[in-house]
Amino acid sequence: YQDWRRAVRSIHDVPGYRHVFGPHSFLLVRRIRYLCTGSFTPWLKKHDDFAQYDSDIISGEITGARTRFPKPLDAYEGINVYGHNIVGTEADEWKRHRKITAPSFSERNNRLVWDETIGIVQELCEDVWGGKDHVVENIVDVTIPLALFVIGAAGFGRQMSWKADLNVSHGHTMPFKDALHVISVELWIKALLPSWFVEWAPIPRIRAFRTAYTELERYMIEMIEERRGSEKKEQRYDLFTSLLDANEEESDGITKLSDSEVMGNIFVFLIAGHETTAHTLAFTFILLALYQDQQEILYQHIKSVVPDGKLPSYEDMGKLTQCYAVILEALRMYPPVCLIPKTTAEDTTLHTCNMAGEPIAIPCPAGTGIGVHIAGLHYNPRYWKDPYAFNPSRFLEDWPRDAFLPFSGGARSCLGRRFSEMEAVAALTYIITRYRVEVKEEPQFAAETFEQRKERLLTCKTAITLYPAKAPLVFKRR
Ligand code: HEM
Repeated sequence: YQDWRRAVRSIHDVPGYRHVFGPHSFLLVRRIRYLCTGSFTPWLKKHDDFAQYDSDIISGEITGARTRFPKPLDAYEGINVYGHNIVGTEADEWKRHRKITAPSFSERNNRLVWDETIGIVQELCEDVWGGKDHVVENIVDVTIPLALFVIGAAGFGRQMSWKADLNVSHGHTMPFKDALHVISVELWIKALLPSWFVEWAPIPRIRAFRTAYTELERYMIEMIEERRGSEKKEQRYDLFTSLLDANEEESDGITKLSDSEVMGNIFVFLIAGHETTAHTLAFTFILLALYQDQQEILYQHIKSVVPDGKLPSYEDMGKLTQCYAVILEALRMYPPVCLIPKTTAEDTTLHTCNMAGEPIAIPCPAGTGIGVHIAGLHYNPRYWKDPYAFNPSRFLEDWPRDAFLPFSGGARSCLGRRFSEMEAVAALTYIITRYRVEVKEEPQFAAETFEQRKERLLTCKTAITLYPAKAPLVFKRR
């Protein structure tokens, strides 16, 4: 209570609304006046709250000072379900995880991501879709397995096929992809409910979570055992290899990872490494289906870089500037992570300004919860002209780096950024060369306007990350 009184006193004249529960109370999704900010509100409001209270956003100051603004670890408890890992730790423990895992995100791994992605989309287009037109009832039904197969192959050396791995693997009761999906959507169950309740509750949703939890654990143990028992000792460039090496020996004075830490990191690589990219690709396809003129620009650009009939190569990546710009614009408009939680390690003052540029000082006592408001930043008209317009070419000019934080920033920025960029550009290049993406025509929506259609397809939901609720698209063979 004393802390609360102190916090209220300290912010007495700072512009903004006052609620008892902040945006991190993620069971309270919608805003209720005086009671809760609502965890989904930062996305729904984007920059509007800042405009209303005439205040700008400070982000670089927070992401750039890791020790002054650490992660609030209690908010990350859920991510440590299988063991401590790089995402759910702080200070020296985090440094150790980062030191061990960072080198595996190498140039060689990027190349592997590219090649594996091309192979996976090629199998999708030619074998699964048979080179013919294909209707997708919900675009995430394609992008989720696609991203999962890429992280499986380039992250864990686990080859998965569109046909085989959609079924239950031998000895399991749930397919790998379903187990991972249930855990990523329902992680709050483990984080918020008491263990005895989760173990016991005869509620179907919790029962499904229990099955998924045990199944995923078994899949991960199998992956470790399979790799350890593998005869082949050739050099590998997937992420898994470095985790297992770090489990076996101490190097450069860094204490080795325990078995549970290996599991913890496998889990976060799987979660962080597939949903985010899958949803980015899904939003990209929806935007291109809506904005056919932009799709045509992209198609012509790809044709000018990749000769007819050739597969796009890793060396083409640097030349595929329009493709990269489309991905960045999708990430600006639909950042998978809309709010990044931080806290203050000591009493401090944040410095920002109003929209006229006049300074505002915000006192923050130690332990204050802070949210780096990515959606607010990405829709701030001070940095982005006409922020609601889908305009990839803004990323072909000089653009404001500090106002673009889909991957966070500073020391705790995303380790997999290049991994996901390689994957997204390779997949988009291959598919757009061969298919034109359109919105599926349905009789019940025949009379809708462009704006209504846009709203229908781009309605979002959020679990760990932001995703499109339901977007039916058609891929038409060129
Ligand atoms: C579009 C794709 C992606 C987006 C938007 C994204 C976004 C982010 C964000 C916002 C953070 C900071 C989270 C926080 O502070 O709590 C983060 C951290 C991280 N991401 Fe990503 N990510 C993406 C893809 C990936 C991929 C493909 C991988 C791995 C294969 C990955 C691995 C990580 C890891 C390991 C961290 C923790 C870094 C640290 O704390 O030192 N991410 N990512």
